[in-house]
Formats: sequence, structure tokens, C-alpha cells
Amino acid sequence: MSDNRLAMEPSKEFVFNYKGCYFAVNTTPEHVASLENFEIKDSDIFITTYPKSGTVWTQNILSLILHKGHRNGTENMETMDRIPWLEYNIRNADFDSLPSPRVFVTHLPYYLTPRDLRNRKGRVIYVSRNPKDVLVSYYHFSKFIVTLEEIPDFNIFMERFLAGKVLASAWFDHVSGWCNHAKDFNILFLTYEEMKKDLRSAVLKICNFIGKKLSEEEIESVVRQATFENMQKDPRANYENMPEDIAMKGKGRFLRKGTVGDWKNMMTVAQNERFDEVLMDKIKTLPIKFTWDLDSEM
Ligand SMILES: Nc1ncnc2c1ncn2[C@@H]1O[C@H](COP(=O)(O)OS(=O)(=O)O)[C@@H](OP(=O)(O)O)[C@H]1O
Repeated sequence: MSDNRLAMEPSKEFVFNYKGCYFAVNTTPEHVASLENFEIKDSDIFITTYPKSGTVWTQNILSLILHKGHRNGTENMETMDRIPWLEYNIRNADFDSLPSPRVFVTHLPYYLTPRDLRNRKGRVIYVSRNPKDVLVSYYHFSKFIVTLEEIPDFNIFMERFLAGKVLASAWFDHVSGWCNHAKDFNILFLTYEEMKKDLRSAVLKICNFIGKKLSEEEIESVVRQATFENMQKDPRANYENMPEDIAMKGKGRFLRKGTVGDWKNMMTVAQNERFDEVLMDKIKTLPIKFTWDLDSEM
């Protein structure tokens, strides 16, 4: 294989492909396959995202909404124990014994989710983010998380991202798959940018969707603790106590910048044109309208 083609292939040391989707090697094809039959309860909630789209943010919001002890700081439970990863059950959580409503987090494409979920059982909160910011966030993340292949050259990382040769595969396939099959799910769509613009409204939408009534004061407390600045200071929200096998290499932070439009600080004019050439026509077919910076909407 030529050097160029080699550079495009994700290393098998880090990922495997299962039914057209790349997974990190800290799960197994058997575990992913078993999820098809995973039994869903009506009260279950799934936070579903493509990587770097606001997953941890939404996890923290759900923890704050659902758990008084999390909200008032009397409980100190790690986010990944409170809301475990469905396809990466790294702490071997017993999913059956989680208190109701159980909340899971996942990067699964729609077609690999549990069958019950695809029959409108349980609830899905799907959060998406403009893909240029996703790309830049993903690039920085891959430099400091042990389980991701580090690709120092941003050009190569971008080409892999555009070709779907990264963990969770192609951004467009993920988002369009979920949008096109929305009717199969009981689903709420949110964007990172709307959360950023008006966090309170996003929190209220989530409360309404999951049928949780909170007082004004409680809502205020959720919103306050879910801001970027306050989450950065919260070790639970900032994933400071990660297990060693997925820990950080020490060059970055989980909550890095938390802004809309950071891609402008990273992508050259040529890279931006290349990105648009590959993805922009496709993006325009999506029902979600992305915000590229806080002053402009598509
Ligand atoms: N409260 C709050 N406000 C604004 N932005 C926030 C917040 N919490 C997390 N983030 C940003 O979300 C990005 C990480 O995305 P994910 O949590 O989806 O990453 S992961 O897929 O779970 O690895 C990552 O984005 P970047 O800063 O652009 O890298 C985080 O900083």
C-alpha cells in the first residue's frame, strides 16, 4: 500500500469495524452484537451522539436533573457510573440493577441500537454539533486520550474524518441515519449550539421530554452547574477520575474550549474549502440547520 493510503487507514491497534462502524478496542464485537437484544424499559433514556458533539455536557445535565444529590453536591458519583456507556461497559456495570430511570450514553449508529429502542420504547436524546467544530474537537481529543490513535497531522486527521475512518465512522452517516429514522424512535433532537445559546431552554426541553418537573430554583441550579465554566471546575463533569486504561495522556482536558466556531482558529482557507466540497451539499439535505458561529446560521 502507498504511504498515502496507509495514512488513511485507522490502526487495528485502536479500532475494529463491526457492521460498517468503527469501535475502540476496549469493547468487543460480541458485546456490540448483544445490544440488539438488550431489553429496554419504558423509562430508559439514551443520550446519543457522534463523538465530540456535547455528550458529557448532556450527561451532566441529565445527572443534575434526575439526582437531587448530584445537584446539591451531597453525592459524589462519577458520571460514567451514573450514566454508563452502552457499548463500552468499561466498569462492568450491572445494567439491570441501575435505578430507574436508567440513563445510558452511546455513540451507536441508529441501526446498531437495541431492537426495542427502534420500536419507540424508551427515550433518545440525540445531540448534534456543527461538524467543523466536531472535527477540531476530535483532533485535539485524539492527542490526549489513550484509547484513540494520535494523528498529529491535521490534514490527515481531516481526510480520515471526511472518509469516516475514525471511531464512530462518518459524521454525516451518523447524523443522517438518526434523522432519517427518527420516526422509529421516541426521540428529542438538540444541537450543541442551541444549548450554548440558550441553556435554560434546552434544560426545559429535556425536562419536558422525560416528564420531570423541577422547581424554578432547581432549574436555575441545573443551568448554573451545566455551564462550561462550572463544569470545568467539577471533577465529576470533567472526567478527572478516568480509569487508567482510558485515561488522558496529559496533554489536554476533556472540557477544552466549549465554544461555537473554534474551527476558524484551526482550519486554513484551503482546508475549509476541501471540507465544504466534500460535505456541504450533503449537510444541506439534513433537517438540522447547523450554526457555524454564534453570529450566523446556515
Ligand atoms: N458545559 C459545556 N459547555 C460547552 N461545551 C461543553 C460543555 N461540556 C463539554 N463541552 C464540550 O464538548 C466537547 C466534548 O464533546 P463530547 O462530550 O461529546 O466528547 S465525547 O464524545 O464524549 O468524547 C468539547 O468541545 P471542545 O472544547 O470544542 O473540544 C467540550 O469542551
